[in-house]
Amino acid sequence: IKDGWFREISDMWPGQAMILKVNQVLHHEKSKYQDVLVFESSDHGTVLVLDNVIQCTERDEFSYQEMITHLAMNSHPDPKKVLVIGGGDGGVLREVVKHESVEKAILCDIDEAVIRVSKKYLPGMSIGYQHPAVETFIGDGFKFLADRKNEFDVIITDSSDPEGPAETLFQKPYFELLYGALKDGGVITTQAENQWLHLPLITKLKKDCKEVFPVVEYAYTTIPTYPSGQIGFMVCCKDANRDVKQPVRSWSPEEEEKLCKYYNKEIHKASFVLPTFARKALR
Ligand SMILES: NCCCCCc1nc2ccccc2[nH]1
Repeated sequence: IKDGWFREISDMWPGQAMILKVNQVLHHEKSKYQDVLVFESSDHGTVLVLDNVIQCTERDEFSYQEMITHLAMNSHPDPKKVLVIGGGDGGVLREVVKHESVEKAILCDIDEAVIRVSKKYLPGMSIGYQHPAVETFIGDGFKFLADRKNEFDVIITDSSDPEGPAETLFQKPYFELLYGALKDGGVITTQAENQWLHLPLITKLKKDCKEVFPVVEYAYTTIPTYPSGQIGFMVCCKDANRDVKQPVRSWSPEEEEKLCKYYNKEIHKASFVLPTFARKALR
């Protein structure tokens, strides 16, 4: 932070950087895995930064948390047991428990520091931990999945970026573990980066997923404080006949507006509609 501004400079988005005005640094530590920074911004609420990369801001986190969660949950007919890998802020858990079908929601994040600081500084997201159906594990999601077979209806991988602790969560062996941990008809979503910045990575990601899952589709959402203002998701299903682009379940319009600020059944479908340059690359 220099002259009261935070600059998100990274070789993952060369030559560009989001810059946010800082009112006050609330916390800064070196955890076992990464540099953890929390600051109060002038106009985006509290901001969580890991290794100098913005993970979430209070102003727009709902876009990412709702889409990565409900694209999966509403692509499953009756999700009872859900697993979240990463997502230490608790925001995805907050979204998962909005579905009455959920009997158990487990979260596994590698870094206890992210959970600890989220509980202290991000109450709007860490509220997800308070639900009775929620259970938390600290550890490597890769290892957590290795001995879980045929157990989950939905698995959401809310990871940071490929450079850092989440590196293994972007490779084929991980998708094979996900496949094995899912029950029949299971659905996954993963954080799948940005079509303007990472199209080669997304192309490789979709190719690897298609070697494991019969149904693989890329969707994206708009989110002002992520690089280039968007982030995508890979949405996969074990059931070859499931069209994840059409919600299999949906709330009434009234319930949608009560429960979500971004996700709705129309945007579920629209999020899979890609510009030609991305559609061609991801064919
Ligand atoms: N450069 C885009 C980063 C996307 C990060 C998504 C995300 N948001 C998070 C919040 C807390 C912990 C892990 C997280 N992963």
